[in-house]
Amino acid sequence: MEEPRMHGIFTDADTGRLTYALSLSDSCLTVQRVSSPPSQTPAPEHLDLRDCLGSRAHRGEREDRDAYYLCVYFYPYRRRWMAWGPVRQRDERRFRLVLNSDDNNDDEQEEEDEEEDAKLREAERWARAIRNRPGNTRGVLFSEVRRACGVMVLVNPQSGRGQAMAQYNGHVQRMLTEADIPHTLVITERQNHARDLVRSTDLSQWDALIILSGDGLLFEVVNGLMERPDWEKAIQTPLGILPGGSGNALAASVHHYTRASPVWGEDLLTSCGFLLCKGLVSGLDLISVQLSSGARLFSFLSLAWGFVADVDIESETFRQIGALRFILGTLVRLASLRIYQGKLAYLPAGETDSVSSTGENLLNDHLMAPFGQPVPQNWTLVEEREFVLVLAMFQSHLSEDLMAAPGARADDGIIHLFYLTAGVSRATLLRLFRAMQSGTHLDCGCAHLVYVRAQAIRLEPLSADGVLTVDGERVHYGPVQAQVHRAAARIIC
Ligand SMILES: Nc1ncnc2c1ncn2[C@@H]1O[C@H](COP(=O)(O)OP(=O)(O)OP(=O)(O)O)[C@@H](O)[C@H]1O
Repeated sequence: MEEPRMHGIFTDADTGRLTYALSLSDSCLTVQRVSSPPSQTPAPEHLDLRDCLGSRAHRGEREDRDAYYLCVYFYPYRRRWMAWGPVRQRDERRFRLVLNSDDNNDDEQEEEDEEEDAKLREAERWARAIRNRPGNTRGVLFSEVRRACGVMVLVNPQSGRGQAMAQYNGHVQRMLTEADIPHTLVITERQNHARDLVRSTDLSQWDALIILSGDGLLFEVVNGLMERPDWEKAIQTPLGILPGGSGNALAASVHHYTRASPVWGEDLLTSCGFLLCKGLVSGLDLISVQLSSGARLFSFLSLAWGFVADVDIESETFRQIGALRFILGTLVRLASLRIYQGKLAYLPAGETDSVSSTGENLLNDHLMAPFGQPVPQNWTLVEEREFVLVLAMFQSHLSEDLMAAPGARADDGIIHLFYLTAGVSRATLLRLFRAMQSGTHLDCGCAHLVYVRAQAIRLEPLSADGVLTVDGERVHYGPVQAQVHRAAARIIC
């Protein structure tokens, strides 16, 4: 058992009738109800400080101005009815400070002032000690890598079912305040607003850029940062994602990397908000995507052709039903299943050293040959030419409830390439998508489904028309190739 660093006597905040002895160690806040007779004393409660977002001290209002309070904000995992597993739930603890005054001061007013000062100092000392406990986190904090000047929160009010602003007002603003993270809200007004903004903003003003939207807005932000003359520095700005869209694939991936049970909707928002406020920064792979139009994009999520790309784009008309849009879109597309002709090649992972991409490396797609030239000799050519889908995953999730690459990590430096060859039945395809909800599609024993780990891929569609998506956004249709740049960006996760 750890030695407590602080002890104090408080009462409950509402009635002041219950007395509590609080003790604070490096890892836990212990709350012991003090009652008489002592035989009726309940067991102490040990509140794990790893679940604590923040703490603040404040004075009571109006007739309660003599009182000083300590508020501590916890988000522990708790079981909830109908949930798959435990989910993070807010648990605010408020205590009223009890301080014994010494009564040897003759001047009453002076005595009162001193006592109030002492109470405030004591409440603030507790709040500070909880906030700044040693070993608060392991790893790099975004406030440590940059100046502590606050974060920009970009919200797309049109994303998903148009609920992002309500999510900001209902949850995000409160969590950032509880964690004492100053922030500025930017509501995007149009497509490419965020892209233009991050291309020109003074990034030294921001500790991190937070995106409360779908993956499309983060795609804009990443590409906007990469279009800056100072892209090498700009892309090091920590990025945060909060699920406000309909797919929310990166948010679901970030949650999955914590190894917690899967969550959706508001529970996913709370989980991602918690991780964001904790502020641990990790590398995020960026995938350089070259299109036949000559354009070069930077992707963090997926590249899709065939069934998945068609569903993604066609289901946009069902945006109002949120994540269910993909299920409905899948059923619609199953009814008119198509075969897509094309050539696929890839460079298997491990063929060359996967270097961390900082500085010069990022500009250099050294693994790929120019379009028009054959792929390098160490690449593998896929024999089949008829596909139902080709899906390159860079994170674990394709959407909130589709875990396409369960083994993927934010900075594993790997393209998780899946392809499904022609001949698969509708029933099997449906079974694969159902299994993908729990990430078990590779265990279905489907001979048409192939999974390889790659560093680079090239796809040359031969069918005249079709859809190609990068991070869920439709891009120019035609030959495409991509190479991973390990941990080229940074994500708070
Ligand atoms: N105010 C706005 N009005 C219209 N479109 C916007 C606005 N702000 C951003 N956009 C565009 O909306 C597109 C979709 O946004 P986003 O991906 O964030 O939401 P989504 O498509 O609902 O979510 P998901 O990608 O998870 O399915 C983006 O391409 C973005 O450029």
